Amino acid sequence: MTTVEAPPKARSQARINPFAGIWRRPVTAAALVVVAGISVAVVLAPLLAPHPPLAQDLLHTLSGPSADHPLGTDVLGRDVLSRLLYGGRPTLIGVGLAVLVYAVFGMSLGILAGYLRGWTDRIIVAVLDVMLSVPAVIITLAVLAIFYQSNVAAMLTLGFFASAGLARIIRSSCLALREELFVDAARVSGLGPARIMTRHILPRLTGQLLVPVFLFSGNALAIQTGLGFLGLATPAPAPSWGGMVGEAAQIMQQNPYLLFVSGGVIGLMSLSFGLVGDGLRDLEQDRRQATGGRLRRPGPAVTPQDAAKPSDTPPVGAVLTVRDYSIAFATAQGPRNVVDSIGFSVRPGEIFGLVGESGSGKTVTGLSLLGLLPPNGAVTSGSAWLAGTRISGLPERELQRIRGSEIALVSQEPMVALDPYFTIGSQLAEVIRRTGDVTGGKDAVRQRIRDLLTSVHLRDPDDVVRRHPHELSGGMLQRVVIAMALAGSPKVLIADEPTTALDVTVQAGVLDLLRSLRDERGMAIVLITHDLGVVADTCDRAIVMEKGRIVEEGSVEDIFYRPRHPYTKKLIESTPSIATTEGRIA
Ligand SMILES: Nc1ncnc2c1ncn2[C@@H]1O[C@H](COP(=O)(O)OP(=O)(O)OP(=O)(O)O)[C@@H](O)[C@H]1O
Repeated sequence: MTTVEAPPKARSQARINPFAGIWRRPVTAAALVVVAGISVAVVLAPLLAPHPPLAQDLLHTLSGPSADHPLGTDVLGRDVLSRLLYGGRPTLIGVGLAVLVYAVFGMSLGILAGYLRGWTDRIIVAVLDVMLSVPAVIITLAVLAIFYQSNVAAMLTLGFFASAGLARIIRSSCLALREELFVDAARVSGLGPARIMTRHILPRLTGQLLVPVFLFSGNALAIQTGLGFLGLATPAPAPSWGGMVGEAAQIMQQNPYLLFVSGGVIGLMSLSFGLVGDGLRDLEQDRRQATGGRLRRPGPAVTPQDAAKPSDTPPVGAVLTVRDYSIAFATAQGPRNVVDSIGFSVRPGEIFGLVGESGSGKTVTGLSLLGLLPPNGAVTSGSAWLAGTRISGLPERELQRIRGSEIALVSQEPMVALDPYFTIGSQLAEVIRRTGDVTGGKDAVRQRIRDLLTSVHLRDPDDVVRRHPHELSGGMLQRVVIAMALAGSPKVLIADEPTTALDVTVQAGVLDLLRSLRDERGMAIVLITHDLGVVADTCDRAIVMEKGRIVEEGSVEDIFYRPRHPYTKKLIESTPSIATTEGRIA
């Protein structure tokens, strides 16, 4: 038995720190220090303020800075520094509330629209359009007319209406993110939309939240202090930054200094919020440029035609049957047929090859069987059957139920199919809970994980479960992905180029593993590959595809020894490795 050992444990780099590298940008770093410093000082006001904020000293009004009053006194002899420290509290609490509502609504609406799409998206986008069409400040003033001088009501309203802008940003990012392979993998493993959105989409988008949050904080601060200035929030004599500007403005001719101090703090804080937001955005852009930014964008969708015919009856004997099956994509040049009326049957316990050159339609055929075509693709005719159930044209909810538990997928890029944020153990546990037949608590799940990792010949499963994906080698990752696919004991495993990304010795081990799993479990495997050597070595029967059509079908012996189609002959001639596998075919 081939077993694979884990490489030495590496430091986890799974989570990207959005502040990483900020010290290389002195202005951003200084602005962050200002925001943090002023916020901490405001929180610690009872400890830092030299005087009570309302204490008057009428013998020392409008005095300049002194040892007793570091920033001087106001028109009633109140200590300016103490009032600034205490006055920051309602101001920053108001900003904090607005930001909280802004982030929660913006994130939720954006993810729901971007991930669920369809009607949910259309309704949310329409609501966002309405929210964006009315100025948030006007609505806030209207709310203050009802809840007079309520800082809380004003800032909650502001946060809610401003969240429409954030929701739009998050929606666009989510539309791209939902096309990533790890999301496909989560869907394949049978996870429902709620789980995928909270566990896989949300953590990735929180990094994008910081920039708009800082930029919005600057705006919220300006609006909050504006309301304070007008006397609409935080009733006097309680100090607030806006209120202090209002008081200072009344004696501006006589004593401009007070306006300079209160306005200066607001200006400094507001400027710092903006600088931090801009700096973090630049850092994010630098990181994207360094990694080449990897986002797939969907195109416009073609309308699927559910072409069920009355004569299309459940097949007998085969575990997977595809009949008269066509797939098309909407492209800028119009609809493009990429799979054209293909048909094949796979028996239980059989390894069935889908062979052809790049672009011949193998992958899209495999993905379509799991309902995972890109948004601009659709099955335009024919049917697919899993045992006695017609799976083409099934609604998403039904597909979710069968993915992972009836039919599973192993893709060629295991690293992308796994979520880098979570350990192997937690990802396996999630799949097991969703698709596995494990009854019992954590111990039963832990045991099932151990069994699955052992069944894919991974040595030391207890170590593997603690690792993040980037800490494992390609061969180990592919075994982990296979273990995940096995969690629901599927009847059919679709393995799309499972060895392409691996080096030759590791490839042989993974193919051995697939054969032994088929023997042990009696599971059917559809092996998608461009490599005839792999087919010769692993498959029982195969079809050869060229430009979306089947040109040859038969047992592996027939295909290699008695090829009929010139394309098959050309493929065999261009695969030198076949010479070395002929012995096995015979
Ligand atoms: N989203 C898409 N929009 C338009 N055309 C697409 C899309 N996805 C795939 N295609 C096209 O469908 C055809 C079949 O692609 P498919 O990925 O199935 O090929 P393949 O035989 O698996 O080859 P490879 O091994 O290179 O992936 C290709 O011509 C490809 O360009």
